[in-house]
Amino acid sequence: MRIDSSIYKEPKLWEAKGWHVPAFDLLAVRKKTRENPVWVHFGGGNIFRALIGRAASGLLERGLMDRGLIVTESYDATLIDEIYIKHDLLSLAVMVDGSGTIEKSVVSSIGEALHAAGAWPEDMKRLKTIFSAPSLQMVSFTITEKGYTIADSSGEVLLPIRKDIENGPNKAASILGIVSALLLERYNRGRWPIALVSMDNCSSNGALLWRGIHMIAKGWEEQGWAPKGFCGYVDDPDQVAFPWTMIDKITPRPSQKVTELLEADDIEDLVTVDTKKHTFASAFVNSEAFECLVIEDRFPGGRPPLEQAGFIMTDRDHVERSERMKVCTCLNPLHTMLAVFGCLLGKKTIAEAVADPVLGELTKHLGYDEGLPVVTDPEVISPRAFLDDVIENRLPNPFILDTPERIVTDTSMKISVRFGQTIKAWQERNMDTGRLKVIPLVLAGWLRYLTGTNDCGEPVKLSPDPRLSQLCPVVEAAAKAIVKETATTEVPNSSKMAENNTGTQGMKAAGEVLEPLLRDESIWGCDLYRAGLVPEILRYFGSMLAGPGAVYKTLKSVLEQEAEKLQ
Ligand SMILES: NC(=O)c1ccc[n+]([C@@H]2O[C@H](COP(=O)([O-])OP(=O)(O)OC[C@H]3O[C@@H](n4cnc5c(N)ncnc54)[C@H](O)[C@@H]3O)[C@@H](O)[C@H]2O)c1
Ligand SMILES: O=P(O)(O)OC[C@@H](O)[C@@H](O)[C@H](O)[C@H](O)CO
Repeated sequence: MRIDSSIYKEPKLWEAKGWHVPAFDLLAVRKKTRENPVWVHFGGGNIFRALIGRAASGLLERGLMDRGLIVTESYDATLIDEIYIKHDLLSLAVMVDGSGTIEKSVVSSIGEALHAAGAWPEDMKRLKTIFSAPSLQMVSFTITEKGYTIADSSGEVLLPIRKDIENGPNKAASILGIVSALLLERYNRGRWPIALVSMDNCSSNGALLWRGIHMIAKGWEEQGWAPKGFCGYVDDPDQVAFPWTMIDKITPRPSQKVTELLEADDIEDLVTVDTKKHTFASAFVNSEAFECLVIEDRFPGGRPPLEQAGFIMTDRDHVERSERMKVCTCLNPLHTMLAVFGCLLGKKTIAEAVADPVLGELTKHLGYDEGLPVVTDPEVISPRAFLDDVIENRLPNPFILDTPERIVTDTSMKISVRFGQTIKAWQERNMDTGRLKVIPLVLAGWLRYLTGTNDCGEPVKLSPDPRLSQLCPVVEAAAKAIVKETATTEVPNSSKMAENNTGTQGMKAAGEVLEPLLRDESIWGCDLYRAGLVPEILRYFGSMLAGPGAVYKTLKSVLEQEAEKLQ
């Protein structure tokens, strides 16, 4: 059985093997999608098909939508060619819950797949036509945190963005430049309203997307590339809205076990590509069954009936609270902790990491004792019930073969959101940040990870991260200063630390080397010195460098100290 349009010619063959083939007239939907496009998506990675594409297939099947999605890539061309076009725009979605129940369905909502880049002039022309259509209501994005970056740590606007502003819309190359150029086309053709909907794990994701598009629109207007009024269009929420969202569904890279499951169904051509841009993709996606998408209901040009897909449509305040609850406290920080220590301790999956008694307990401390106390109730979701579910069911799900390596990817882009916001919330509420133990432990653990050796002292392959070349030499120099002197595996308790907070010479030298980094708010989301966390971070970092097994020993001793406090 092949993953292509033959599925719709012989759906019974698939249904006999337990596959759900959404029942609608595929060709008619595709024709309508092309004639009167309604929804474009940027970023055709795994979450797009697992959550958005699957939900849209359901809406089409139920007759609640009559047009599908147009997927487009400005970054990773291979996805368009190898994942979408090669498979006639069809994909498979496999979801497994904690009991091992498997749900298999065909994702058939994609009506067109286009390259959004100058090297594909025909596709760009087509995209301009699509953006000129009054019928177009929304453009959504899952392009990772990196996709929204406009400046470096010193606030200097990045070269690709500067070049896009200088060279104008026809030569735009960054995703923000390309979207701005398409929006300019829409403005020139009719100024139709539209919603640009970021669905990435960034705090205030809508504001982040607006910030990038606004900067380029303003630059083009100033340089004469765009008519006066274009920036006003982008800035007018009744014309161009940037709804905020919170998105949740653990969607790992394609797993070997699922490949084998599909092979057992006689499905062919199940290769997983690791593209030049490091996207791991296959014609199938695998994920947990749980999903949640909270969306600010601001769509000036109308929208598909998203609530019918189970999405929560609400106001910005409730989205923001939901997003902070999930991304800053109750899920993603736990993920990053398990990923960092999972890599250091050689855990193959997140489920294996959280099953470790020490990591499991630390996960609970991080969630219940350090995150939950600063959550503002989102009301549309119960934070306590959400966290319970994450800890009891979702992270331990043994069927989700999610790897620490995936989650640790781009940590420098995520850490400010996943930890910085919580540290700031403790400060803003005048809570004693000295009580934070697991957060500084994770930050120190990440530095330890960046030294490039695991807890057995073997080299560890670092996952891609745009700041590795900046960070690794600094961390290495600090580690050298500590290791030169004999590091100790014993983590002194807080009272000992208070007596001796200057530490050893090696620690002092390491502190000096790391100081600019630890003050860099663009990484941590706050100044770790002002937050009072640096002594703790340095102590843990030093302790984790004391030879093989030191990372695990450090984790255990922190846990023991926390347990002692509770007695
Ligand atoms: N996978 C999940 O569990 C999950 C869950 C919730 C939210 N998300 C959000 O979705 C994002 C993507 O996840 P995924 O599973 O699709 O990852 P993926 O690795 O499968 O795909 C990444 C996508 O982002 C695009 N991209 C990467 N860097 C870019 C850049 N600089 N400019 C433009 N596009 C860029 C790629 O082309 C690709 O389409 C995550 O970073 C996260 O913000 C993912
Ligand atoms: O997708 P990222 O790279 O932002 O983060 C990795 C994971 O933590 C993330 O994908 C989670 O699986 C997801 O946020 C769960 O909803």
